[in-house]
Amino acid sequence: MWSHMQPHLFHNESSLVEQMILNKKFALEHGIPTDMGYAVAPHHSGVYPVHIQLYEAWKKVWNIRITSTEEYPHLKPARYRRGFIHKNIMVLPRQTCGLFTHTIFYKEYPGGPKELDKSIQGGELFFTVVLNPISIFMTHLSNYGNDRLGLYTFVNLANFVQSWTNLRLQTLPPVQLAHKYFELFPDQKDPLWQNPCDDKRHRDIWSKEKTCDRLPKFLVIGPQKTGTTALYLFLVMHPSILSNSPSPKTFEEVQFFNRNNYHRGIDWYMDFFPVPSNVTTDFLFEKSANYFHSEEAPKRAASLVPKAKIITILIDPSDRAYSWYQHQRSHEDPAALKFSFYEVISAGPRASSELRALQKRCLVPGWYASHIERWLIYFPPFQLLIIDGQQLRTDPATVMDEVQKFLGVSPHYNYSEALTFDSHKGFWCQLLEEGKTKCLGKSKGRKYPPMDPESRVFLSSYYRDHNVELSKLLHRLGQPLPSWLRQELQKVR
Ligand SMILES: Nc1ncnc2c1ncn2[C@@H]1O[C@H](COP(=O)(O)OS(=O)(=O)O)[C@@H](OP(=O)(O)O)[C@H]1O
Repeated sequence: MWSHMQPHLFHNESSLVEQMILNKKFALEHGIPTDMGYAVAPHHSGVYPVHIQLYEAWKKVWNIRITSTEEYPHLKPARYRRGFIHKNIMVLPRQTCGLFTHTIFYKEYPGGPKELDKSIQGGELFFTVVLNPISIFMTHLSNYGNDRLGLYTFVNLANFVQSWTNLRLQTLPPVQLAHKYFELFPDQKDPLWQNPCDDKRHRDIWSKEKTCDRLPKFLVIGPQKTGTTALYLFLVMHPSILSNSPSPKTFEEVQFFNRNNYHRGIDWYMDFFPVPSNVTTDFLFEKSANYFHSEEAPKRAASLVPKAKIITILIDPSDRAYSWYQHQRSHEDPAALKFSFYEVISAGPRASSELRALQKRCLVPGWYASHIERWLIYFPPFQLLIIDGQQLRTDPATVMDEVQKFLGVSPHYNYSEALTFDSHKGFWCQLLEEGKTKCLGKSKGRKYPPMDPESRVFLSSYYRDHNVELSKLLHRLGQPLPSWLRQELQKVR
């Protein structure tokens, strides 16, 4: 669209904008239409892997709403090519038609003209149209001059398809076509980011000023209220382990894989991590306690950081639910202030939507087996560590030894010397110089009355089947059962 320059070579968005403005001026002066809403980047550069500067510049100068690429998720196999929407730009999958960048003469077609005719008459091009409800091709202008191979190919292809199939062929302008595409394939709207360095073709069009190693080596996925912040504090004490920088909104948690932050793209995510060459270690990690029960997080995480190790912490789901309810009350959640814990957990289908919503958020993360099974669809068991949260609370040094072994991090850090039990806080804390301690803030290890017996009985029964499933899963994984789970299972007998 602007000469044949590759946008990923422009780190600076404003220099990209400048170039595009020059092009636009040229187009306007020569009466070339500028309101197509559609553009193609040279060599797919900047479209996928996403170079965010291109998306922004395209929108500013050309009001681009549609583009296409052959690179998402990969060039091959062609039948797996998908579309996605990013920053309101719809990216459609493009097919290959066999006519290349330079002018091609019929007689000089690679392998001889028969190859092109074969492809049209029942070969690859024919099947591309037959197998894809929507096919998008790109040919170069030079193939409409000289031998006019562009015209030759598509006119013959359309004739052949119409003679030999019952398909009705139709064309649509780009914007309508894109809407039609995502109407047919709504599940493709959400992108699935991958590591840009895992595929050579992607790496070649990834900005040299960006790296691929500002990504976590492991994730602490939650669930909430199981001791994830304590684990976070202990991990960052390790000389070889580094966390992300804090988020202004969600503090130490980035919350990238579970919700809408994911749509900000991987540049946004990577900005939370140091460039490994500027720091002494590349053992980066992130903890976001909502990843555990998220429908999307396992798939998204496996796509971007497939080798990452995953750490989860489990406590009795009834205690977790109660701690979460107390957390909501202290954050002045109106529904949690209005209803008692028992009212929240026992609300029936006719309860108000406010109460039902709170109930769901309170109880669903405790369906441990279902959530872990979802992570295991995407990550092999040896990449997953399940920590007993009760043990983390009472004997953190032993747990941290297990964590270090699992991560394979060195040097070994002696937590029995670095942690101390703070009787005032009632929890284990970091031991500082001169016997001082650094404990977690007031919001971790809150003071609240014990759970009422009625709620305890209700939750024990509510989580019974989930706990049985968890015991089977842990057995399958060859993992010991935490003591709370053994106690709960005894109630079943
Ligand atoms: N060492 C240490 N210090 C403080 N708190 C500790 C510690 N170890 C475990 N716990 C338990 O952690 C509970 C909070 O869990 P999370 O940090 O996962 O909560 S959050 O989801 O990040 O809000 C918190 O829950 P509450 O007691 O309900 O506040 C604690 O019981």
